[in-house]
Amino acid sequence: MPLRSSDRRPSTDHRSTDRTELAEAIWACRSAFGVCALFSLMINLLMLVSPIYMLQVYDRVLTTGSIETLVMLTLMATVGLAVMCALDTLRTSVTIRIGCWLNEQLGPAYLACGVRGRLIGESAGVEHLRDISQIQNFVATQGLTAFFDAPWVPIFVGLIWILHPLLGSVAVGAAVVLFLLSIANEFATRKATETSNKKQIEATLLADVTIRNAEIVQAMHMLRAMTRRWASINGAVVEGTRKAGDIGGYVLAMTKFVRFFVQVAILGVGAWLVVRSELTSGSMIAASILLGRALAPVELAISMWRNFMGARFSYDRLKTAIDANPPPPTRTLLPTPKGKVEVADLTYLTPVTAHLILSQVSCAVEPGEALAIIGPSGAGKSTLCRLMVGLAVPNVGEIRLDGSPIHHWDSEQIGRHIGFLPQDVELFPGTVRDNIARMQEADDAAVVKAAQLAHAHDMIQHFPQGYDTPIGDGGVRLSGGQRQRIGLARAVFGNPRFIVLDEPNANLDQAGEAALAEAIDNLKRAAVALVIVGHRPSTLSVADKVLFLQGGRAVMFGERDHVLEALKAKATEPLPTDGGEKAPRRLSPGGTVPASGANSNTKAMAEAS
Ligand SMILES: Nc1ncnc2c1ncn2[C@@H]1O[C@H](COP(=O)(O)OP(=O)(O)OP(=O)(O)O)[C@@H](O)[C@H]1O
Repeated sequence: MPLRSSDRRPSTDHRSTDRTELAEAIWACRSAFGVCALFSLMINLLMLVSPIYMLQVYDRVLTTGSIETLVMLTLMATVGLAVMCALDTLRTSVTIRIGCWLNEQLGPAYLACGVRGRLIGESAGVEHLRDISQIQNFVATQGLTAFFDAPWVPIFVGLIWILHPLLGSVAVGAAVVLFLLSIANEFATRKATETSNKKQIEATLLADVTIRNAEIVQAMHMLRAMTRRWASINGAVVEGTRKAGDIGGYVLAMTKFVRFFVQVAILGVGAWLVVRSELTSGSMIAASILLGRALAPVELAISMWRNFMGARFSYDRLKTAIDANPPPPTRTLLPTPKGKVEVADLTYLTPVTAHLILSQVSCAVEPGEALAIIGPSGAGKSTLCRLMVGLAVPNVGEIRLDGSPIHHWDSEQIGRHIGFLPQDVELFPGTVRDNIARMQEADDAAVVKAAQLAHAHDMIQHFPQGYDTPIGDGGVRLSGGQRQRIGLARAVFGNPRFIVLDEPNANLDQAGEAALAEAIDNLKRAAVALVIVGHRPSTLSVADKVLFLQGGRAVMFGERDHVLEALKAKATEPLPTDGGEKAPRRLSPGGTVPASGANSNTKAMAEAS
């Protein structure tokens, strides 16, 4: 079967950002880093303009009295300094661009890995986006510049040594003391900075969840308790920041003292050498200027230490998050599915706790059929839905769409052929139209068609701006039922072949339920395969097959009327005395599997049906 145009891979590889891991993103900046290194080389060479100028003025102009030489030297120095400033400006603009570029690359990569992490139960949140900003700020401000200037420290110190070994020794001593100070700073502040960074994330998450649940917090007077909790975590942040700041402040003060003292010392030693005729006064001044240049990157590195540490923590955290959730492999695109879904002997355990949720569940649904999944609370209905749409991988068994295991499908391709309405419908910030169109560019006709199919068109017409009504923060506040109907329109958008609706009528009134039943009928006529969780009469009336789950096992599966009759019969039987659930039964295709472990819940289901 030929591939539909929607099944073709997009010509621009927009998934490449998804694969750009942290190291790759940084590696991709190598040419920009190269430009920075070249600029740094030229800037540092031009830094020699001032000492050379001083050397020449003191030792040549002052001794010969040649104004011509002075004018020439001054002109050359002016040009050299102007070029140096221009290069410095260019270097700054390159580092700013590297920072912005990293942000643009890492943002999408992180969002993709955050989504993958959340699916396997990780609590990765938006705090990593702050990590990206931290890295960007470090690179864009003077952090990167200090890194490129650092190799010049020994070169400048070497030049001072050439002027006179004693002056060189003073410079080496100063560099060593400043280096030791920076190491002491690292050791003294590392623990406090680490703790502060970790607690900062905790405090941000707690503040975020408190604000998001404003109604619960306000209605049940939880604000004070939540504030107390937040304050105790934030206290650790403040304490860590204060401690690291205090230590950093002492080190910076000592650094400044060393810097000023060394500047005095080099002039003092230089003057002594001049008096002893071992050095010219020009060399003394030149050495003093060279020392300033040599120690500037060291001083900058110490003052940027906290930014560097912050960026390093952010890098490590981001690297762990991105490496832990690599993008799925690219799959060969398969032909557009018809919508034949089979669940074969599926067993599923929770990823971290290995808690058995579903055990040897089998069922199937054909195009144009609706399968209702019923069962008591906690039976595993939602988990089965999540597995069916490929949000988790079964430990044993398989889910096949048109014969191909669901995880053999390219995730982007299959997403277009699947519709999913979860139990808690969340809509995204945007307009009603954006949400129905799955936040993509789409034809008006396709959006309206989906809304009509979901029987949401008339409801949307009553919104202040119809399809263009903004929803979410700052927009119109929708009721649970309205959200559910827009969620249904989103699920049916783009003619998916397989649609899973998890309790689609949970918030619907009678009219809404009737509309839903009609929508399901329309979808069945369009040969869509449907799975619907719920045991309300309106759901069961449109179902062709029923799967009764209990304790994670498929107790019954088959034609709707067979299962419902068996359930009713079971409900009238006395309850089993052994109380335990027996091993799951193999299911007869299309037939009914009698209940083996049904208990009082069966009665409730039967009554509901
Ligand atoms: N990630 C998870 N970690 C641990 N337990 C989980 C996880 N996901 C689901 N469970 C457990 O699996 C069981 C089945 O949950 P599920 O949400 O699938 O039930 P359900 O039949 O849809 O219930 P309800 O009708 O109340 O929505 C529950 O006991 C639930 O606590």
